[in-house]
Amino acid sequence: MLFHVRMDVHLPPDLDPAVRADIVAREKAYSQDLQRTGKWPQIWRIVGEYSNFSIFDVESGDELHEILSGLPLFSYMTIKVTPLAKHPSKIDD
Ligand SMILES: O=C(O)CC1=CCC(=O)O1
Repeated sequence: MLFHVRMDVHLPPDLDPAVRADIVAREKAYSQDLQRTGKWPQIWRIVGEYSNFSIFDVESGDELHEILSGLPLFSYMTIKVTPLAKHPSKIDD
């Protein structure tokens, strides 16, 4: 199943810089591990925002929830998930 996910990051401005750097580094490693498995095939920065658009390719909403709730930045983000279905006008590759 494919899901479109928007993540908006809201790190507190007064967060200790070392704590911030550690969370961001762990987020990057977590994301890149999932990219290598093919479960997180797309991630794009939204221009001008501390936000991203991502595509996840997972078995279920339950699996996506497990992945998203494991993000080191999870408690600092708002997340909007949109399940995707095949469009009837899409030509076969
Ligand atoms: O910077 C972001 O958009 C948040 C994020 C998600 C995965 C990652 O590496 O950073």
